Amino acid sequence: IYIYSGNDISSLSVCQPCYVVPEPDRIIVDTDVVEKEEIKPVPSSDKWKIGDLTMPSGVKYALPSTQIGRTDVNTVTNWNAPLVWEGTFDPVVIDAIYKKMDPRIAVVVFAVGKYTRFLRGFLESGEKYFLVDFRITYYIFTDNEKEVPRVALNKGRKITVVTVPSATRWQDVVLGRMKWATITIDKQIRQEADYLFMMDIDSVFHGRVGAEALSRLSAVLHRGYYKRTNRDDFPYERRPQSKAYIPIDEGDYYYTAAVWGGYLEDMYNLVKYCYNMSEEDKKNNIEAVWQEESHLNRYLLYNKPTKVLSPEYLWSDYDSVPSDIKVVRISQLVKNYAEVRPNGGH
Ligand SMILES: CC(=O)N[C@H]1[C@@H](OP(=O)(O)OP(=O)(O)OC[C@H]2O[C@@H](n3ccc(=O)[nH]c3=O)[C@H](O)[C@@H]2O)O[C@H](CO)[C@H](O)[C@@H]1O
Ligand SMILES: [Mn+2]
Repeated sequence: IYIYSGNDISSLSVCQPCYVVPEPDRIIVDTDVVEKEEIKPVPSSDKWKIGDLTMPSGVKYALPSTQIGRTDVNTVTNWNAPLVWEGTFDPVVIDAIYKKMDPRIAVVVFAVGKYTRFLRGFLESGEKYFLVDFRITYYIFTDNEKEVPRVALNKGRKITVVTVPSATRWQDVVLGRMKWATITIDKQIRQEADYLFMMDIDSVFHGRVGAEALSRLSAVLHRGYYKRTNRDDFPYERRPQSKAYIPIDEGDYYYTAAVWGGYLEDMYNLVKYCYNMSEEDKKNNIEAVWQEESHLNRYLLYNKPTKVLSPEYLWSDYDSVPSDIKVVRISQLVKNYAEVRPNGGH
């Protein structure tokens, strides 16, 4: 155990509604933690129980049908998990069920270098549309906490800033997310959350993202490959030397790494898996073609997600919206890759 002092990992809470920023706490980081395989105790919560689909009496909502539903898209995977589209859930029902459990939700985002410019749009739109009325902590990992904007947050929601080192390669930031998130979940987030989402910061909420996105492990279909892509055209890692390798004749879907979430402990295992696998790759002088997204896709092929979210949950301002996307809930911004990244574009 040592104190990581080269680049302090500090944490501070932005108090609402007074916006007085307290002195950052110093977090002592146990860097051995990611190597250890011991099972951590899961903090018990008497309010929040897995698989508890109860709801209060007296809630008014439309009669559900066994006959009428979406017919233009598939709404179930071949392992019988929901494939979530607009029209496959009643927001009143699903929110009432999960609201009763009142889970604590951690949202992990990185804003390193010039990406701090995306924080305001993400947070302000998140307050309008993201799990409204649920308890959320935004964990903002940044190398420049002065640029974290003071955004008005709704009740039960807060921001925690975690300081991380700057980087000279964007690839190191996207992969570094796995390392710093693993360490910080171990150190702090585990005590504070029941669910965890990992998200790209260059995203804006445009529509409701609610309890229908919650499950043990929820992954989002990448908008670029969800409709008519053959297995051998998925941009999986294809070099057998990499830990992210997927053979040409295997695969279900191609998932984006820009939005994924689930139970805290399941997400912890997955984030740590992506970290460990990328470290293995580094030892072998290889970096997966789409960094952590490649490792994520390999994991999800052999450990199926319990919910698959349609590309409504991550569209892009670069693309027009096809007729099967009835609502764009989150969209990636158009950005000048060469300008915003420390080492230029792709
Ligand atoms: C839509 C989608 O599939 N997105 C994925 C795609 O990224 P994108 O091309 O959308 O990558 P990106 O530039 O948004 O980088 C991913 C995220 O890393 C953070 N960041 C990155 C660079 C930097 O200098 N500072 C910084 O803070 C920031 O939170 C950003 O949103 O490919 C990446 C890996 O190649 C990740 O798998 C992304 O999740
Ligand atoms: Mn992005």
